[in-house]
Amino acid sequence: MSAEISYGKGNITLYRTYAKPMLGLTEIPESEFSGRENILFAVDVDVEVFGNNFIAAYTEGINTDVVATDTMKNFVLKKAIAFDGSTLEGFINFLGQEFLNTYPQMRSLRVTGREQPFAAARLPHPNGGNTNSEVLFSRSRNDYAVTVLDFEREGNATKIVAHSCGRVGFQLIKVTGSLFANFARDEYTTLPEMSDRPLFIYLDVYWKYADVENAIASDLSHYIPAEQVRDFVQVVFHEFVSKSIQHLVYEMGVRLLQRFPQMAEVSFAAENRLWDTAFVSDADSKIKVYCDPRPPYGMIKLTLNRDD
Ligand SMILES: O=c1[nH]c(=O)c2[nH]c(=O)[nH]c2[nH]1
Repeated sequence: MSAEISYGKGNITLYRTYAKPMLGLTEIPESEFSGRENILFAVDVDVEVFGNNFIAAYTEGINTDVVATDTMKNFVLKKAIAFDGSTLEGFINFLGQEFLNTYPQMRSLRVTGREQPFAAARLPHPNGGNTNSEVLFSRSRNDYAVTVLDFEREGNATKIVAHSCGRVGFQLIKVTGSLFANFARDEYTTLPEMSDRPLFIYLDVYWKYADVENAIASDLSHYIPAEQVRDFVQVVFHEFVSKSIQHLVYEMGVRLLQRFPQMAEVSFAAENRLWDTAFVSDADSKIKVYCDPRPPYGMIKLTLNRDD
């Protein structure tokens, strides 16, 4: 018999106020995003511990090498006070290093962070225009940043041995300017050719750095902010007339690798949620009513690496 084990805490939600502002990013033409005040830094953390030293907890109920998951939760919440960085990746790296430095029982570790997005309320500015509230925030149900870092010990040091960064949970609808035609047809095919379709997709985007140091360094000049990636994929979707979702994500991937030289790999998980056309106006065929499609949905995945 052989066993593979891990344990940890999931869904450690925390809301840290007045984290360090995110400054010093490299701006890109496709995005207005140039930083974040971090008045509210809200994250949902998972911690997963690996190793065979706590196998006795499973086989014999001996818990001497088990750090209680409740302790892990308290550790994360307390360390969120000490965190002096400004990015999700920086925070997850800080937690991973601190766990391994504190608990010799932990051989290796995976720490996952999901941003809990909150948008500053917009207020009328006394001098005209609008400005962000510095005290009031609204929870967003929109797409958000994610990071997964795997840590191992190397002598007395700790090392990131795998990483993934991302922006997930997009739900994007382009009402016109997408095609799906000339696909293989046989006796099972009922789908009509679509020279224009309302393309509604769910989308998750992930990337890896050539040098993970750029994800966690306090110098943010080579950091890839998930907000810039969000704006970038939206620009591509807006302007690119895709022949399929496969075609669309490939275009997004090629352009992302061009835009961010520090990005070594980009991947996509898309779902085809194309709306059904319920009714078309007699007066103007541009005016339509759509409804949600029945399940199931199409799944499209792509991972792109640089050749060099
Ligand atoms: O973009 C698409 N790709 C497909 O592979 C596919 N298959 C399908 O039925 N509709 C679509 N749309």
